[in-house]
Amino acid sequence: MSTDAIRGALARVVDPEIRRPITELDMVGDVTLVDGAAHVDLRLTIVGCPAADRIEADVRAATLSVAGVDAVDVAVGVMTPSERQALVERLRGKRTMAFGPDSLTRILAITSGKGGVGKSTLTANLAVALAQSGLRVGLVDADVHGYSIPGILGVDDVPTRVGDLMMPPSKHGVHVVSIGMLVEGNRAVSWRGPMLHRTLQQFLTDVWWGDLDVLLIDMPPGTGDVAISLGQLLPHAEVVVVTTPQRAAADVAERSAEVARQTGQRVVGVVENMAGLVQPDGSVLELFGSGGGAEAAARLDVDLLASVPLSMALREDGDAGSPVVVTHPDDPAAQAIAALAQRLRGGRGLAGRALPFSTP
Ligand SMILES: Nc1ncnc2c1ncn2[C@@H]1O[C@H](COP(=O)(O)OP(=O)(O)OP(=O)(O)O)[C@@H](O)[C@H]1O
Repeated sequence: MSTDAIRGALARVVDPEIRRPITELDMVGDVTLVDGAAHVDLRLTIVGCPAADRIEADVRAATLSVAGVDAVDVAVGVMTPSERQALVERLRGKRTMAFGPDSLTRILAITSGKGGVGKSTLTANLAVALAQSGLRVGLVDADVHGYSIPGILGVDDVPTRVGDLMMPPSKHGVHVVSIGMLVEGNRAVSWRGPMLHRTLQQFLTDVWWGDLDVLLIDMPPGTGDVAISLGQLLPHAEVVVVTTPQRAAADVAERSAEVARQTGQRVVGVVENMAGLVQPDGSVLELFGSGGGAEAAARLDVDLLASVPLSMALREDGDAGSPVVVTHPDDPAAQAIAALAQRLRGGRGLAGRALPFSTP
């Protein structure tokens, strides 16, 4: 009876990476109770599991919370390769095709015509803002030459591998993988199309995302291989185009939207970034001109979803690895991004389907 109670308590201990109860993951072996002294065999998924200390502490606390348990001894071991393989197969088996057309996860690819318009900064902050609003959020940094998401979010970890599954590190409630996590140091990535395609595919199928409400993909700027691969892998992804207010930038942004449309993806709207900066005297400095976002949106026949102003805080917080929506939520750029998150999550689902959130 009491060992059942201990197992019941252990069912409330969740593996922080896989986000499932450890009992469901077969991480709990023998449990005994003799004269108030409990013994629990714990099997971690891998040697050197980064969450080991936390899981062990949670197991201790859960066991000691059971009436009649005065002391607990936790024997920490590691799964055998075949146990681990069985677990990986079970986890994979829980999914239908990852992010296939039947998936309830909404996929938003954030794209831009050219580099440096702030697409990665916006994507990272938007992901955090969506997580802050209670959604389960994943983020793929597919910006192969300009991977910067881990830096902006302050993620130093690399994915843990359980068998051939990768467990994405998480920060500010966002689960994230980046091409930058697969290369050593700050090395440049000089991969050709097929390698990029395989990596993107791996990010979608070999990463344990769990149940996500939304998956954001930070695309490389332009209309290259990754954009085409994404169109093939996720034709039902929706695309958000980022541009500056500059007319020339808006022209280029339209081209990346056209590629998305050619691969069957739907463009849901335009976000203008680096819009006018309100100066201390109240005047507005339009460093990159004005009107580019509205113009691109009109020409693409979609909504201008947000206009995010130039912001010192946004830039500095990105450099420091602490997103502005967390560090300076009152900053005008942070507020514009939070409003964008709300706008993206409001409204109805796709025809007849109850999605967690949908287009405005
Ligand atoms: N609204 C803003 N105000 C001030 N600085 C910004 C703003 N948005 C982005 N930046 C800064 O502009 C620079 C470029 O941003 P970011 O790297 O996000 O661009 P990107 O479009 O993703 O570029 P690439 O695709 O080439 O990596 C960064 O230093 C970032 O901090």
